[in-house]
Amino acid sequence: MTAPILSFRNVGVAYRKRLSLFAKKDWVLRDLNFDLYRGEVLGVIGRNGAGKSTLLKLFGNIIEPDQGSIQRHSGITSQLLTLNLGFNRKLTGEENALMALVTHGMTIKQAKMKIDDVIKFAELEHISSQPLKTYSAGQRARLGFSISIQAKPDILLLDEILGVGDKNFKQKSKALIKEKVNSHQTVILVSHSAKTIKNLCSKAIWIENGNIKASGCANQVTDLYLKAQQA
Ligand SMILES: Nc1ncnc2c1ncn2[C@@H]1O[C@H](COP(=O)(O)OP(=O)(O)OP(=O)(O)O)[C@@H](O)[C@H]1O
Repeated sequence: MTAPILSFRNVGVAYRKRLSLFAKKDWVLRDLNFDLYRGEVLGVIGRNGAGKSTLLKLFGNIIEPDQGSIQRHSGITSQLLTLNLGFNRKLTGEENALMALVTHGMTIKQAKMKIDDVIKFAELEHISSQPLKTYSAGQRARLGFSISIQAKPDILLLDEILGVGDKNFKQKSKALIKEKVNSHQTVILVSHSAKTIKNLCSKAIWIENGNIKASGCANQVTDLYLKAQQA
């Protein structure tokens, strides 16, 4: 069997309750143990505040664990697909997209070649040369989605990403995510929706009060989760 690309060993995260160095820390994740293999699509399900986004931050290397260790296969990159990129409101949609693509690792030349696709997918051709401050929240989110989806990290991290835009855009973005999921891309998908996890993921973990309540086949884990919600 091939080695995992990522292993969590007794991983925990604690946050301070207040902005004081002396404030007590509370554990929001504790003793997490699991392995992630290349090509797996792992769903993370759990109630509000269970610790799902914190877990994604660990995957994305945005925070370090306060307990235990995370072993990454060397050179493994991960990226959070986000709708709230650090846009500059004074620059146009096109300029923001260009900057973001370069920040994601493309050369200027590569970014310029991609820009039309990004704007077209976001359905913003009519306003791409207007400053971002004139965009609606939905238009900004569509631009963010369209930029993020261009990146090709080893592990793609998705946080409740499938609810952007109108019905047509939602369908289009779902189809694109499905394409990624079916293309040997390793994906970690956080969602409240058991249906989304069932449809897209091979494996799942259910986080409850910072611990793994169940893990394994996505169908079984989501069924257990749904049963517990109904009880
Ligand atoms: N930076 C932070 N400082 C202090 N507490 C935090 C911080 N970020 C999250 N928390 C707390 O940690 C717990 C887990 O939060 P997290 O956002 O990971 O949960 P979640 O499962 O993603 O929630 P949701 O489904 O509502 O998005 C919550 O109680 C939250 O209030």
